Amino acid sequence: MEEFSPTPCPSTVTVRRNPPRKARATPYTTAAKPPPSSNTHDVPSFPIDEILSIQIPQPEPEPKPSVSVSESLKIFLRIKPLRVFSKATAAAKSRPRNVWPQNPSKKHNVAKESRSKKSEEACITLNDSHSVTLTPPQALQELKRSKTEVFEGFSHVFPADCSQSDVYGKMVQPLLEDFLNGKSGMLAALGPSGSGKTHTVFGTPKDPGVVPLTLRQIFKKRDETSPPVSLRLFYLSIFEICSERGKGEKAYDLLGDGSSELSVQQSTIRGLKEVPIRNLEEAESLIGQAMLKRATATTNSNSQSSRSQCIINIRAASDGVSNETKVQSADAMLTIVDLAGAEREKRTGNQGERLVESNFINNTSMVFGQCLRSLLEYQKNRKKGLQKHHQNSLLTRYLRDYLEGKRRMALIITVKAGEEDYLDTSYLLKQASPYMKIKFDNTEEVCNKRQLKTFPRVEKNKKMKLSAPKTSQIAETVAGEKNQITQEVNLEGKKADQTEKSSPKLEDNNDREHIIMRNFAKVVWNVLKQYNEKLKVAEGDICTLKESLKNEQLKSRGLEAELINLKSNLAEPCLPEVEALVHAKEQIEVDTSLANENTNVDDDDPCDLIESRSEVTADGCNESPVVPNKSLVPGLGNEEISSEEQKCAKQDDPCNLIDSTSEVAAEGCNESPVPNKNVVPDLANEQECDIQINPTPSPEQAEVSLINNRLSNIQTKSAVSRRFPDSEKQERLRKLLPASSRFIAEEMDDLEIKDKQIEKPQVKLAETRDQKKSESTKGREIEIPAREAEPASTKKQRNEQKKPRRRLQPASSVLLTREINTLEIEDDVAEPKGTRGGKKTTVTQPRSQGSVTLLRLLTSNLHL
Ligand SMILES: Nc1ncnc2c1ncn2[C@@H]1O[C@H](COP(=O)(O)OP(=O)(O)OP(=O)(O)O)[C@@H](O)[C@H]1O
Repeated sequence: MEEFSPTPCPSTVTVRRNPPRKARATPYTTAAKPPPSSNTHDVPSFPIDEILSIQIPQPEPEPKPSVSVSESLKIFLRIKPLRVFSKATAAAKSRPRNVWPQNPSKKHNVAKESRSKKSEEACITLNDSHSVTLTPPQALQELKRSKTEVFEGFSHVFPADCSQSDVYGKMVQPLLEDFLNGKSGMLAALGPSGSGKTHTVFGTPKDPGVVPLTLRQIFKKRDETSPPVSLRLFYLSIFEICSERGKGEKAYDLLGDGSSELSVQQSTIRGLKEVPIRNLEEAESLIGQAMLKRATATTNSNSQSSRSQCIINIRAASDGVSNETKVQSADAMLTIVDLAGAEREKRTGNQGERLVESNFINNTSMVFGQCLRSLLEYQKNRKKGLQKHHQNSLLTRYLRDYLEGKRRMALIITVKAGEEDYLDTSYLLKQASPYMKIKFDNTEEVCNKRQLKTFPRVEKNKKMKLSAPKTSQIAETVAGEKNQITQEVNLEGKKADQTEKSSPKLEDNNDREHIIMRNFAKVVWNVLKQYNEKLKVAEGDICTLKESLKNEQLKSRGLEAELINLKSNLAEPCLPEVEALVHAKEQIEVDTSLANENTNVDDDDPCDLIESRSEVTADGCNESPVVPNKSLVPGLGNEEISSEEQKCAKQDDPCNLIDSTSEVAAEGCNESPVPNKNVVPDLANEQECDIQINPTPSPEQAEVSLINNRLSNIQTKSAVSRRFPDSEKQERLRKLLPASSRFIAEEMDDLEIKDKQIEKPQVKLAETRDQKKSESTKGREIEIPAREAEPASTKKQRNEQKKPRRRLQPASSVLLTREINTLEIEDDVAEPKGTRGGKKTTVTQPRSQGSVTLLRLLTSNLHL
């Protein structure tokens, strides 16, 4: 606008706030315009065509890391040559098939096929090392039932003219490297019957297969390397799984001796022989042995068709540290499986047993395929969960870890290239090609651990001793895990509410919980079983205890009966002895009365009395079956002493004898008012003795008390003392006496002290009597000396004699003694003089004049 102003004003500055807006000129308009100057021709045109025509070199695709390659399932394809001329096939063709009876229609078909083979062409052609093209036969193409297909993605395709070494190098070598580094792996051969699986796996002695080549390589590498690899031990085990007349599966050890049947429990095969292999010769020998043992049969498809699934295990014992990883390595297992080939009935013409085998083989192949398919589907969509197809056959149970994608494996598919094999080959390739997408989790470490645990784990479960604490621990663990799972499930549930309702993790947790609960149920079942067994054992123990109790009861009854018999025996012999004691007492009384009557008779020889007395004492002591306690028996003890004394008295002074006699009597009274039980003699014998009663009351009392003691003791002693010696008697008495009797004996022991206390007044009385006697006899120069007056020789002899153990009387005997003592005094006064009955007088012997005189003298003194 200002451009059109008439007069600019330089002194002023004008600020244009809104500059004029003009549309830009288009290139076309610009180009149309004439160039402003001639220099425009110098600018070169943009070489766009040149730029577009330049070939940009494409960068080489980076090789995939080996880890990713190794993580996918490797599938190799091997094409069997169209024509294989071997002695075996020639023989098979020349002679009739041993599959009998043959289906005539099948036979006809086979004949047709054999004729068409002459003009056969290959249905499969190799595109490259990873792909093949499968062309259907002309007949099928015309029917438009099938079309040419390309199968690609194989790890490697082995053409028909490849060698066994090629197969080994491409397929087995990487597995072997991993195996020697402590990684387990599995290689399985799949394919229709007669396609060359066994040929690939085992080969022939001239053309060895994978297994022999692997073993060769193992020993070659071992020899090349330095320790510790060279010192590593390898073990070989081979077994086969076959059908049992179509009913079940059985496993047989192909390296075992004798009965080679193996025990199969779930996925565990027990008793499998694992042979250490130290060199190649040993290994090849074992392979040959296994091949000979393997079940084979001739079919229309194969002259030596395998009828079983064969599994070869090579185990490398851990040498401690892995060379590469420098980490503690575990045992590694290389497993090679030669599956029996799937068969079509139409082609094989199998019948009878062969047909049953064929069904088993096809079934196993089908289950194997199902496992791989379900693994693939699971990896595609983990929400579905992994189907448990592996449970349907022993082989898949055994290879469970591989078929669940937890360990690396490789497959080699062998196919026949003939036109007539198109259907089999097509089916197999269609089935197997998707497996290439199967991935393996990179859990080699875990797999190794699991591998080690796989078999021992089952062993542990079987051998585990479940006790109550362990069970509780398991229960706690399970409960803990369950809580944890519940928490996880809850958390996942919350997350799922926000994102999606179900997640793979949740399903995993559910699976885990299911597994835990199942295992827990198993454990509980085992515990219950064990408790049941323990219960049975306890019941057996109870039975034996009951029997022993019955026996003991019978014994106790027998003992009771014996005791009763002994009691009865004990009671019977007491009666005559009691009678004897009573008679003895009566005799003494009679003698006493006689003595009283004859007080006026003068004695000529007092020594006779002493002699007779000594006789009595001696006889009494000698005749006693019980060892007498001479030192304690008043009047009766120490017959030697008394006899010596008496002899001395005869020689020296009769008065001394009297003194000594009275002293002995007094001593007896002082020492033991209750005589010892052991001193009791046989009164029946004693009764026969001529008992001379000393008119002096002390000896008389002593004798009476002695008899009383005998009377009281005889109840418990008589029966025993007659049968057994002293020591035995005492023991027997202790054993045989009932508890009540023992109690009485104990009571008697207690009473001993009491009795002594009770008898003390009597002793004192006796002493006073002695004093009186001494006073009374003073006038007649008769002294009754005290105990101190006893001769030293007598004391010595007494001390030298062993004092037997004292026995006590029961309380009843003490009371009886007292009663008799009281009666004695009364009898002295009141009883009529003379003999009571003629019985006892018969045993008395005529007294001498001296004794009668002495009695009178003493009696008169006593009554004074
Ligand atoms: N690649 C090959 N080169 C030479 N001979 C072969 C090849 N593959 C297989 N054969 C021969 O074909 C015959 C049958 O092969 P093989 O026994 O290995 O088949 P298969 O798949 O194991 O059959 P099946 O499943 O019935 O046991 C054998 O005599 C074997 O030597």
